[in-house]
Amino acid sequence: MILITEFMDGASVEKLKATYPTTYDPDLADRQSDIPTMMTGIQALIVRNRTKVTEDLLNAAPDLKVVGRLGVGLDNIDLDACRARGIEVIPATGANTLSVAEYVITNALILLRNAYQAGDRMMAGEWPRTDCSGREVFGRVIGFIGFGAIAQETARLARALGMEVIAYDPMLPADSPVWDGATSLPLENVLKTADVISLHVPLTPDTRHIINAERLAQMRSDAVVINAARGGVVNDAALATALAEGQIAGAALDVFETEPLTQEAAQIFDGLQNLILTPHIAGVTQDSNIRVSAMIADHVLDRLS
Ligand SMILES: O=C(O)[C@H](O)COP(=O)(O)O
Repeated sequence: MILITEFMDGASVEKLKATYPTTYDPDLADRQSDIPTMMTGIQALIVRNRTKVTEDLLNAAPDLKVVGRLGVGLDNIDLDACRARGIEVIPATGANTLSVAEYVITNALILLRNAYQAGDRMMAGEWPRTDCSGREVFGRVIGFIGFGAIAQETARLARALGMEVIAYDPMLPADSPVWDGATSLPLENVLKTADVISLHVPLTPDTRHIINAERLAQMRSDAVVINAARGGVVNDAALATALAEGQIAGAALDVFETEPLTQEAAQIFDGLQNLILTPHIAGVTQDSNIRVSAMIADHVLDRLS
């Protein structure tokens, strides 16, 4: 039996249903405490990022063989507990790479251009041409913190637009071919050089608040920051202060320490200019949903057979 706790493309759900009894309840992640009560007999659990696959949940799942993750971030899954029980965890590696890369490039263009949020002022009768004459990305520097597959794809698009690519990634050897067309630098040098700084690290104890007040202060005053990685990688309160005080010129945030972002938590961003907020959709497009769902359905069927 298969249990799916968050949204998945319909064709892939039907494919699973054709082979195994499958419960598809895309709102189940909002009723987390119900999930353990449903786990007896479940061999495959399919989740996105909101379902917490904890040790307690696994203890209630004696038949579980595989967890399919409709995405790539694994911080909502207790990987050690899965490993200890021989439960395989399958991420949709590669299937949403392009969605995130396009999200980052779009925000780089919008934030540097600084023109697309003029609608309210224009509706109020203003014609703010000077305020809206922003910058081109051509010839400017994009700096990646973490240079895995998603950052590398973003770099490919950035180079096509004439941007220079620099990155900090201590996990990659200096002679790795990924450095063709990108310059490897210490974190501090990326922070002080880049016009656009984009985060591409998982959330771990080492990367938590890797962008904090001290590191924001090292950035150029005309730099913009994009976080489509994980909430908590950036200290959002420090970022809001840096924006308010003009230490940096703009930011796009797709991920937050607590998701969904509550109205109360969002107050730190109230009134800030050149700030784009999106609800954790960098990796989610109609196209990537089809790819991610098909990949996980196929892997889960393969594993169960
Ligand atoms: O980890 C990911 O791939 C992204 O966060 C998207 O995941 P989601 O589809 O679960 O939102």
